[in-house]
Amino acid sequence: MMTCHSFICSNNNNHYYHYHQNFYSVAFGRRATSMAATTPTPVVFRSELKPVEQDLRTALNFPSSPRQRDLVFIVNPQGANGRTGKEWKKLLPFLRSRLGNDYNICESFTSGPRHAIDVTREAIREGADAVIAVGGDGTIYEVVNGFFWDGKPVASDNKEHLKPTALGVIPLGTGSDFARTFGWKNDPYAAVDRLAKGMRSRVDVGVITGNCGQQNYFINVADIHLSAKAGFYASKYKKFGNLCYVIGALQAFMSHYNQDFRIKVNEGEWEFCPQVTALCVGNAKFFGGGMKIAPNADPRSGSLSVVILQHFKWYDFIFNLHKIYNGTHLKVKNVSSRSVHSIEVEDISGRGGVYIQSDGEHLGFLPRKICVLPGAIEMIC
Ligand SMILES: Nc1ncnc2c1ncn2[C@@H]1O[C@H](COP(=O)(O)OP(=O)(O)OP(=O)(O)O)[C@@H](O)[C@H]1O
Repeated sequence: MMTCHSFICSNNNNHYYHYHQNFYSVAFGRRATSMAATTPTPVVFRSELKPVEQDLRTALNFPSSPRQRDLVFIVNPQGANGRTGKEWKKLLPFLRSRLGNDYNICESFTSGPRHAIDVTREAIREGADAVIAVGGDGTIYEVVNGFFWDGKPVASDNKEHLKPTALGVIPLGTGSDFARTFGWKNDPYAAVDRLAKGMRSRVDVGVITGNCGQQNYFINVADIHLSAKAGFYASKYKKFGNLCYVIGALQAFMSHYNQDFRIKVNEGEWEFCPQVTALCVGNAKFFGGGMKIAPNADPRSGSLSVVILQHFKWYDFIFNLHKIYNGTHLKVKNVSSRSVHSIEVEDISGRGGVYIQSDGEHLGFLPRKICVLPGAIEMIC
């Protein structure tokens, strides 16, 4: 069976290792060839010579230096309408010269949605120093979800690795909203410099629990109702860049009804929350390609910032759009904000049709509860 677990590693001697389970594939030979064009010889594609399971053991038992750990770059070649893959190719020589002396550089191109989750888990179990999401918020979201399994953090199989695997980000997406909270632009060279400096900081992660107990993690913003529906439509217009989010919001309004919810904050009493347009839970500040929806959110605060828009009509959205972009909308009538550790949400309208997204990814279930996991992941900042 073709499994999704794979990454290719190289050290400063330009020796490449494919890490993947259960198959060796012509496709990876092709990918590796394109990499070889950017690097001097010798290049050894070990998996073309041996069964991969053997190759995996060999690579793990004989690293180029016992002190060198892996940096695993998970690249979404389709991110930003294909720009991510092109930028990555240009970035690779710089990245190798900047980081190749200290780390084994490993790369994995995602083959489709959710692939990054599996590769991240595999990399953490194999003791990677860091897993770096190369792409947009959807790729970061999948990598973050790979840090967890069955409700618990994934850990290295090698108990000698006391330093946990860190999350890294090379923002190269359409919106790249998570990066904005840190003031980072879609500048991959600046991102490589950050990785080289290697400053780590604990960041919070949000966890959404569904009615059947299913869990989903987010690091940026989870949101319910209109904005989530807008995100769903926006994903069809990515070729228009950041404008896709405004187009998505206008399309979402066409079939939108504000609905009555009830919410419970920090395990308190249920509160009636009438005519909700959108309920957004920010671990970080931005969504929708630069809308500062949760200006008070801080991923290092140990809490989440809940922003609720009520009674909005489409023209209120248009009229206040500039305020949503610059984060001054909290002063607008029918907008409220509060800091929480947990929130439970129920649609009591009986109408249904409520969308939810987690870091821009559409979820097929309504949340029972959304909580913060303070300092759950170490991130390279
Ligand atoms: N090989 C692939 N082919 C198609 N889609 C992919 C592939 N790999 C990953 N994906 C999906 O692409 C989606 C979008 O990727 P990503 O977030 O990196 O870019 P973006 O949408 O342009 O940026 P942003 O989310 O910041 O606006 C992800 O949700 C992911 O599931």
